[in-house]
Amino acid sequence: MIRITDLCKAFGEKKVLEHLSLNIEGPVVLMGPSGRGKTTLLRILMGLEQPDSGRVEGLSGRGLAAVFQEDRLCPQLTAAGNICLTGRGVTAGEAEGELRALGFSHADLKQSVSRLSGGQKRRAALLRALLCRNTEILLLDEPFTGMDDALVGTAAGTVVRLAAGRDTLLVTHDHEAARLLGWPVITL
Ligand SMILES: Nc1ncnc2c1ncn2[C@@H]1O[C@H](COP(=O)(O)OP(=O)(O)OP(=O)(O)O)[C@@H](O)[C@H]1O
Repeated sequence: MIRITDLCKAFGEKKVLEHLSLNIEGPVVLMGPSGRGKTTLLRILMGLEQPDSGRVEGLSGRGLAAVFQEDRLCPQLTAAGNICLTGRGVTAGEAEGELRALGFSHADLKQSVSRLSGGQKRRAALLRALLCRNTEILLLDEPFTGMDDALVGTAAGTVVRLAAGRDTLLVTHDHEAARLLGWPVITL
């Protein structure tokens, strides 16, 4: 379980998180209006941002994989190359199978990531996190960006299957995606 207690974060005068307390056990969807601090919360959990006060417990020693706000892929590698770089024990065949299921053609699989579309890069970043199996925590910031409705449906199924057993916090604005995931929803 990740235990968040009395977390506060401001940027200058702007209070973004005010005394937020939250337990995350298993998978959870995080929703809320733009600017409410969803990405800021994830960045604090990722260690990319320091809170002003409050506590986060349950992260250390458990291994964490993430879809960041940005894709953060190695542009010169293929999508499968990116996935295998971080996913211990993941074979190129397995990575390519999951990519194909999310709409990658044979030609897409051979391209370096720099030549892929925004939505394809997002799918590669999502699978890279999901296939990091030696992690107990998944933090997924808007992982369905750039996908059409049909792809979101397929990707949601992939997320449910591959995130099983991990404490997972998934940020989305997409109500249909949240419905398809079927996970508890927390609204900030
Ligand atoms: N490094 C920063 N410096 C200054 N302000 C910041 C910084 N990071 C975030 N903010 C501000 O904090 C607020 C919350 O931003 P955040 O990205 O966490 O919101 P969000 O809920 O994820 O929004 P969205 O749904 O639009 O992605 C915004 O007003 C944003 O401008």
